[in-house]
Amino acid sequence: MPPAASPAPRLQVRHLQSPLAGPYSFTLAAGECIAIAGPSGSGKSLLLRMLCDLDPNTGEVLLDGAPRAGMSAPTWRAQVVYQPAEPAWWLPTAGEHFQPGQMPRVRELLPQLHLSPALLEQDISRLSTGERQRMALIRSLACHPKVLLLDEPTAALDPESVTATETLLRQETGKGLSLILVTHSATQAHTLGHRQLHMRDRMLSEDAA
Ligand SMILES: Nc1ncnc2c1ncn2[C@@H]1O[C@H](COP(=O)(O)OP(=O)(O)OP(=O)(O)O)[C@@H](O)[C@H]1O
Repeated sequence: MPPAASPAPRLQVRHLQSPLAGPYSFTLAAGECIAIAGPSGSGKSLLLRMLCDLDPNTGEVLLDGAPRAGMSAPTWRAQVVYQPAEPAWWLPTAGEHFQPGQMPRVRELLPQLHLSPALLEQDISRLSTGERQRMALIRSLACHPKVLLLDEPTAALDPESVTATETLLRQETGKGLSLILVTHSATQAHTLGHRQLHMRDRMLSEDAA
């Protein structure tokens, strides 16, 4: 019997570029976390936006071996979820952003991030910045993504909430979620990242900061 073919990486990025940034080529395995650090303005968010296909780009991105080019944007973005540093809310309350079928997952995640279920019913503008940031992570995870692109998900959080968020993210990668995490925290990059990449002048390298 020939050995079983190894599965395709969760994400394959080949020569991804735009007039503003790149080219970038790397792979991300299932359950792997790549942490990306780098100075402000170096191009980290541009990379995440290209991966999610929000900005015009060329090159190739494959998910479990399937080219992004063969999928509709909604199909791609349901599996490769991008959470910007300042997530948008378009309905009056956080709860209205969830589908009924997502609620069991939401109710499971809320206590893990030290959030009261009552916050689902409050006007979103009355939530603190840190509460909104944690609620945004719940919104991202409730979509059951295969790949989550997180842009500074703990920037507004106190140390306890940072720990809770990191614990949750480690739990999710342990269950197979693949993560690209942009963070300014070297500690977080080493705590969560299986690999640490560095962005400088819109160039990505494996070497340490
Ligand atoms: N649509 C655009 N057109 C032109 N320049 C842009 C555009 N979007 C971003 N830039 C510029 O590209 C550079 C990289 O931006 P990016 O948002 O990726 O930085 P970043 O590394 O995520 O920074 P930060 O850590 O501050 O979030 C910045 O100088 C930014 O002003």
